Amino acid sequence: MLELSGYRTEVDEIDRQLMELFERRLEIVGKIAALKEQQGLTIFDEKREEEVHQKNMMLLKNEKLSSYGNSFISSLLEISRNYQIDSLEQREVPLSRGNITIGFQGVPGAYSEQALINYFGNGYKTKFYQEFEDVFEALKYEYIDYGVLPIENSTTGSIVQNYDLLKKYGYYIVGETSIKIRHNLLGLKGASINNLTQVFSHSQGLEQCSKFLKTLPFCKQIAYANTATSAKFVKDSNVATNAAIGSERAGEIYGLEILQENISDAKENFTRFIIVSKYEQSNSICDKMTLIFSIANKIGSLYAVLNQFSNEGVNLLKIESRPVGDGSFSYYFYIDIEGNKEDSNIKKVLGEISKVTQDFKVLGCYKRKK
Ligand SMILES: O=C(O)C(=O)C[C@]1(C(=O)O)C=C[C@@H](O)C=C1
Repeated sequence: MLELSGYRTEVDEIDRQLMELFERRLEIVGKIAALKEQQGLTIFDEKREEEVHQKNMMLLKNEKLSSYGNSFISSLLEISRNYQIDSLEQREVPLSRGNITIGFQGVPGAYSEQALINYFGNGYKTKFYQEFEDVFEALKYEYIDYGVLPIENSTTGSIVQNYDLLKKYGYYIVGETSIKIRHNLLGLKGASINNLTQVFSHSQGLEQCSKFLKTLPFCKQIAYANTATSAKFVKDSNVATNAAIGSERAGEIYGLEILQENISDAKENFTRFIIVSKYEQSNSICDKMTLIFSIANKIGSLYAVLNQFSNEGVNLLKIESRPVGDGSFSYYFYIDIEGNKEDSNIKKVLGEISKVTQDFKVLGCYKRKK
């Protein structure tokens, strides 16, 4: 039996060969990435990855190693994809593709889907995801070109997770839209409001219709993942005493009738959505910018920044602060301003701010939704 040092020498030699092959593999997949960019193809190719898995698993002689072999190939593919993305990262403009794919969080019929249609129109390929972060992951691997995400509600305020995710992934806001949230009471055909015993919706939906729900004191309120899945559930349950609160579109998609329309407490209830891309994208018609930075926790540091806007006559639209998350009670500031990054006063302000802040970045220059 070999000594420890003997085995290690053998492992070292295997690693040497592996690293040589690893480098060669990355070199080649880098070339594939450039080719794919030229041809307008996405980095991720599910079919090819399945093939790679299958071929390599057949090469494995010891069956007991199959789950390890699978993990090895999965990691290798993930590393290769990340390398491919990094090697293309320098470019300023998005991939020019004829057909774009747009992602949102929720299910068909969700308000996010309505926002997507508002902004892009119909006829695009869309993908829906369970979590907000899944949309960012999909952007990362280029399963989608744009993500549509809620950022602010006129009644309940900012959707802070999406501010945090913008920071975490470092992607760009390339547009915005807003939609009027019109909640409706949706039920099965022939259902009667007076006979309802259960009403399903997202907790926000229930909260935003609390006045109306007080008129149904015997109806149990059940919080669900989102408004559209509530509508789907009511349809699938096929129980006439169940109802959902959701959009007219959710009612249409899941075959429910509007039992009572526009039941929100606040009749003026809007949600603003941002269009997120992995790549910066702006032109001369853009008139709004979002900036992010952190500042030293000392007297006058935020004032020093805000003063720049006032000096140059730049209108501030919104400030949001989010914890840096390192236990220090320091904050990232997200600031929306009016203007285009090519305007001379904006250029001046940005130059000055970058000197007095940390982690300064322009998160996007886009057309404001009025
Ligand atoms: O063959 C390709 O299309 C590649 O881009 C290479 C590769 C790989 O690493 O093998 C990487 C990403 C794709 O999802 C599939 C395969």
